Parts: sequence; structure tokens; C-alpha cells
Amino acid sequence: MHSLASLPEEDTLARRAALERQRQLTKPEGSLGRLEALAVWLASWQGREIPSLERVQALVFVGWHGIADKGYSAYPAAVTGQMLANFRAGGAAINQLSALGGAQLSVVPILEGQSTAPFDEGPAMSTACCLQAMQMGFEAVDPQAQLLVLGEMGIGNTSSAAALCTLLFDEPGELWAGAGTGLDKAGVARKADLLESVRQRVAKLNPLAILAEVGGHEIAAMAGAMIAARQARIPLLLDGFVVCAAAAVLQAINPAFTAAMVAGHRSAEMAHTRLLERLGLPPLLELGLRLGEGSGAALALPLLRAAIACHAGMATFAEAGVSDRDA
Ligand SMILES: Cc1cc2ncn([C@H]3O[C@H](COP(=O)(O)O)[C@@H](O)[C@H]3O)c2cc1C
Ligand SMILES: O=C(O)c1cccnc1
Repeated sequence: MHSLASLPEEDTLARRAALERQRQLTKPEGSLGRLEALAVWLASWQGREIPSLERVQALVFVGWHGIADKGYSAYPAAVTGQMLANFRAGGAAINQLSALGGAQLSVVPILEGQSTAPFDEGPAMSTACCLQAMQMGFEAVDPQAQLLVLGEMGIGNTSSAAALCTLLFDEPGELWAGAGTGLDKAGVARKADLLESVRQRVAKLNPLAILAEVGGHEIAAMAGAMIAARQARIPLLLDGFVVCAAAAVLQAINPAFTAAMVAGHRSAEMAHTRLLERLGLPPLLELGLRLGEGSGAALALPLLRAAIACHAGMATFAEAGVSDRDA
């Protein structure tokens, strides 16, 4: 996975060309708002003045969590494997939304049949296991993809993601505990206690050690995929709280990671707002989703397509014979 200390930069020439093109298109400067920035962002990471989204990859990683047997999710741990079958049969939300957004979906179980250890007792994963899961994610990325959408499935993984945030930012667990699949108030309070006890138990660790300590296999795989994408300069569309927690691990290693990321949506999971602020990423959509699977990112894909459609298809002032403001 090479060094994470130096990451490839965006293509500043492509960026400048895209900015210049935006200036010449037949609209008041800035009038397409974030669509303009999205087109320029895609151009700068794809390294071309006019970006393309013909080849979009959606990767959903599935992981099994030891903590899921301890009542921190509203649903039983068995749902993880059952949903894996549902993804394969085409029956999950992400199957519909990735098809609608024009993404090629792959579902990748990470260390199937092997749960992480419950992190209330000790480390969730060994370092070797964490690296293995990261490697699986790394290798799942299509090097030719023009954009990557990541998603996850794993009952218990909002506890894992919240524990990651608690340790990465060294903040009280109650700031990061949310309802996940639908815990009630008492359930969320118990989840906050879990996070706080982990914070007391675990000494200050580096970000990768934190990932092994409280992460899930699918979260480690997402981190690996994010590294692969970044090293290939593939821009990344983020989903909800759990995907963003994987991104936070990388941001803690190198803050430059987030430059190639856009947040597809703000999830209804309470702490996602706080996490997006920490990542410095304003969300594109806010629809009250709290599903995961990459659903919120897939839903934002048509916005990126709209940005490119305008960027690529609009006439310039010169082409259309329309007077520019200084004329
Ligand atoms: C049927 C079903 C489908 C899902 N698809 C995603 N999740 C989401 O819920 C889980 C995290 O929430 P918690 O930490 O509360 O368990 C993850 O699997 C996540 O992807 C689902 C959950 C369920 C029940
Ligand atoms: O925001 C998310 O990613 C999320 C929220 C609830 C359940 N699973 C995922």
C-alpha cells in the first residue's frame, strides 16, 4: 500500500482548464453554485478538462461484528449474512440506487464467517487481520474507475464507527453514540457508556492501531479501498456515518486524504453532522436517510452527472454569440 505520507496531488492544469471553461459558459459566473465546483473537482482528480462518469464503481463491503451479539443494534447479528444474500439477489436499496445512478455494483464480504472480537473486552482485530481486511479493500478497487462509491453492511457497525470517532478525536462517547438501526434513548445511552469505557480502557493509539482496536473488517476494507482510490487519483463519493468514520482514520494519518472526497449526503445518524464538520466536507443531500450500504452516495451520483452535463454540454459565450458581462 506504499507510504501514506505523500499522496498524489490533483492535476492543477486540468483544474485550471476546467475553471477557465466554467468562466466562459453561458451563465452568470457562479450561478450553477456547487455544480460548478463539482465539475472542477472531478476534472482536477480525473486529470481532464471535461470529466466523465462512464465508469463508476460502487463497492459494498460486508463485515461481521462481535459487538453485535451484545445488544448494541436494534437488529440481530444474523441480518448481516441475510442481507449479503439479499444484495446478491438484487433486493436491497443499494441495488436499486446504484443502478439508477449508473454505478457498477460489487458486494464483497470481508473475512466471511469470521466476526471481529467484541471490542468492549479487548481489541476487535489483530494488526495482521486489520491489514488483511485493508488489503482486500485495496484490491477490490477498479484502477480504471472514474469515481468510487463505497458502502457497508454489518450489524453493529455504527457502534464500531462511533468508537473509532471517540478514540480518533478523544471526545466523550455520548457525542458519537447514535441510534443506528433504531435504538431507543436507553439503548443510545448504553452505547455511549460502551464508547466511554473503551476510551478509558484504551491508551492513546495511532490511527491504524485504533482501527484494529475497535474497527470492523468492512471498515478496514473501506480504508484500504480509499487508499487505493487516492493513489490512483480516483475521486470518492462518501456515504453516511460509517463510511465517513473510515475516512476519518485516513484523515488522521494524512489530512490531504479528504481533498479527493465529496460527501454525498448527511445521514440522520446523529453524529454524522459532527463528523462531516471534522472532515471539512459539506454534504450534497439531506434526505433523512439512515441506511448505509452506500445509498446516500449513490443518490448523489445524478448530481455529479448534472454537473458534468452542464460543464460539457453548455455553449460558451463566444460559441452562442451571447454577450459576456464585460462586453
Ligand atoms: C435490514 C437491514 C439492512 C441494512 N442495510 C444497511 N444497514 C445498516 O445498519 C447497520 C448498522 O446499524 P447498527 O449499528 O444499529 O447495527 C449496518 O449493517 C448498516 O449498513 C442495515 C440494517 C438492517 C437491519
Ligand atoms: O449513516 C450511516 O452510515 C448509517 C446509519 C444507520 C445505520 N447504518 C448506517
